[in-house]
Amino acid sequence: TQSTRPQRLLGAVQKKATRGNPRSVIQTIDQFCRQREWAMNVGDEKGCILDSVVTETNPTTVLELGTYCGYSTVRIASLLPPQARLITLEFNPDFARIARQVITWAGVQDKVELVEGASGDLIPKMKAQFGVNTFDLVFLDHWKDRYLPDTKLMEECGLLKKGSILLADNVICPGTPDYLEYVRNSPRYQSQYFKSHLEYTKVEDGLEKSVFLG
Ligand SMILES: Nc1ncnc2c1ncn2CCOCCNC(=O)c1cc(-c2ccc(F)cc2)cc(O)c1O
Ligand SMILES: [Mg+2]
Repeated sequence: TQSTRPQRLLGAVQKKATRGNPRSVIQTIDQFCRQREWAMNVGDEKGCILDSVVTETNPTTVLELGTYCGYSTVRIASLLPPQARLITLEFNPDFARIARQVITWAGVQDKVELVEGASGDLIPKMKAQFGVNTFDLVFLDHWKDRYLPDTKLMEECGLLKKGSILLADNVICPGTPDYLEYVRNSPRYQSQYFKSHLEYTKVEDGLEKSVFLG
């Protein structure tokens, strides 16, 4: 039977990346996506912006919406202090299965909790079921039409505190116009656009960083 792109990406990681070395896993995936097959990882250019936001936030509790193969999960987890934890939500069980293996290969599994399910169903369970108080950082990288409803849901569930950071991928391509309009015009957010490119291409894309003001 035919392999899938995520399976081929995992194969490249297990063949070429050093076990326990997150940087080599990231490097291997970027090389695979440039030389073999494009895949919807945040990529190395936007990934550097992600890294800088993570390090300057120095978060204890991070939420990632949309795991895919675990590329940004590994990028974020590798920068977290020892006690910090990252909860990542993935809807697609096939993607989740691959991501778990990428995360373990990189050696960051102790900092990561991958939960399968739809963000809209899981976000309301974060406090009771996952023992979360508030998130210091949220990386939005799932269905582009879920960014806005899920942000409102996180507000309603009291999962954001003054200073919580939302970092959203793909605000230009594929685009999240309703989300952008909201965070850029709401008095409850201070927003900043980081211009970049769609992963592994010359197409414009960018990350929107929004600080929740409470
Ligand atoms: N837990 C959850 N709850 C709800 N929904 C969930 C979920 N977990 C996953 N999903 C849904 C799907 O997640 C993947 C979303 N990501 C993208 O679609 C994406 C697409 C492109 C792209 C594609 C083609 C082009 F031509 C140009 C750009 C680039 C990117 O960087 C992308 O991130
Ligand atoms: Mg993306």
